[in-house]
Amino acid sequence: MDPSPVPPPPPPHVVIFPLAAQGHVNSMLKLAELLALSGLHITFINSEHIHHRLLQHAEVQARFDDYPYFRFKTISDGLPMDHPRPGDHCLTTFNYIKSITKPLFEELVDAPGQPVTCIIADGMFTFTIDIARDLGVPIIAFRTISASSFWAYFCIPRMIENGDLPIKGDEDMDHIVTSVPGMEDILRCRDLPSFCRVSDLSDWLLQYVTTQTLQTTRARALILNSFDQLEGPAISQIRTHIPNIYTIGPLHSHLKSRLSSAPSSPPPPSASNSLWEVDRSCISWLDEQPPKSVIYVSFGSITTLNRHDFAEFWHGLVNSGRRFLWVVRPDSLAESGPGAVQEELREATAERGCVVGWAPQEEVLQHGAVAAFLTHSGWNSTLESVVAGKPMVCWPFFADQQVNSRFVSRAWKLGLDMKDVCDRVVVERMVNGVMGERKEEFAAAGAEMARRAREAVSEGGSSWDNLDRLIEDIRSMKTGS
Ligand SMILES: O=c1ccn([C@@H]2O[C@H](COP(=O)(O)OP(=O)(O)O[C@H]3O[C@H](CO)[C@@H](O)[C@H](O)[C@H]3O)[C@@H](O)[C@H]2O)c(=O)[nH]1
Ligand SMILES: C[C@H]1CC[C@@H]2C(C(=O)O)=CO[C@@H](O)[C@@H]21
Repeated sequence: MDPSPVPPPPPPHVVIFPLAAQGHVNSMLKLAELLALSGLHITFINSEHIHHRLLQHAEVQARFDDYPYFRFKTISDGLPMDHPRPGDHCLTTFNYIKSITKPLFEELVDAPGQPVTCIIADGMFTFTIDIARDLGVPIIAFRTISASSFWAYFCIPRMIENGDLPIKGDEDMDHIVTSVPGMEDILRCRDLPSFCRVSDLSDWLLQYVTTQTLQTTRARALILNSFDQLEGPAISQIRTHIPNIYTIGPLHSHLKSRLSSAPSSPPPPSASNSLWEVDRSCISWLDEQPPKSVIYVSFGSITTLNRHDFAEFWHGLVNSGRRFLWVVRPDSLAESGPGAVQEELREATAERGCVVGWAPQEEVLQHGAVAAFLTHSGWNSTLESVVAGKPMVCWPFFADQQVNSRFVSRAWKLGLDMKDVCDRVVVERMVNGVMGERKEEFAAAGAEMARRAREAVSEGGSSWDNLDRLIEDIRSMKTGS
């Protein structure tokens, strides 16, 4: 008699845990799908609140049901479900890590039945490194910002030692920062992460992000949503402290590349991981506009505008004479109340503008009618623009965005930086700069960087190979019992 066949071993089990914010959940879901596509068993942990919104607006359940070994699990972010979370509420969730998130996460990872092979946790959640060590599970940090921003955060202690920090005042903002190796001719004080703009160096947020960044060295490796041809110098600098780095981005483009090269699969549509209801009417509107005639305006998921800034952008866009598609989230305005709006603004907007609460951004940026992007320089938005080859006008709001916008304008020459200025004349000038006088120059630089991004995520490209290496490394890890 034949011996009964031995069942194949279960696939390695990876637990993925993002910080509860759109920009983090978005890129970590793309990574999760890439790993699920290669047959790994994935448990993706969301806060209850984020998961509820994803189910409402992004059909994630149906999409991930296609992967037999994919599960979502949820844990509390410390706030009641009906709490009116402001855009930047993820900052408040740091207060509940010790008392709520940490014990819940530990319970989940240590649950009997499905032993965990590896944890991939947000680089802002380094408390998970202690848990992983206690449980004997390998842990990889995924920091969802650019390598350049990560390196700038990493050098904050040096900046303090060198006297670059604290910033001495407004007159010091254009002072060149010399203590960030590899960026000596790039960063001014105004280009440092916004958390550096404090006079008291014991400021809790500055301390918190710095500590999280330095603690990453305790993880087994670091994943970055970037590619070597874009951020080679910063990646090399980080590697001197964290030898094992997987640069596997741009993840949205990498996912498309892998999905379309999977056997018998049709070309993939852009899957949404949106926490807001996507208004597709803007695509029909774009379809009606001439090629390369529209400036797309969006400030991501956290930025809020006060009445002054909102009015300056509106006037600047209208005065530029260009067509515009503007995302104004329902929670975009920091101050309530209508404010007086001039009739000319309303008329001009009806004639050549389109305003929506949330757009299918990846698709918008790829649309032939879109010429340029007025952005807050969040890292996902920046990469989506790079892949689409669209020049940017950058208006960074907070965190890593100050660094990203500097790299876009100064190092990569993919756009203009209007950092720290919100004035209708500047908006008008910069929009016309990228869409008019300097459009050829930006088109050439943008096309070349888009080509390099495509190459990185194609078979044999650097990000493609790095993802293969990550998957092999996970497969070689021993799953405990
Ligand atoms: O109408 C919209 C507006 C945005 N998006 C998407 O939302 C994401 C926004 O991400 P990002 O551009 O990174 O901005 P934030 O939401 O502000 O992201 C936070 O997380 C990022 C990753 O850590 C950081 O780089 C940012 O500074 C931080 O604010 C992108 O994928 C966009 O495509 C849409 O789909 N539709
Ligand atoms: C909540 C913000 C604090 C820092 C985080 C971040 C990062 O440095 O990883 C980027 O943008 C924000 O979402 C996070």
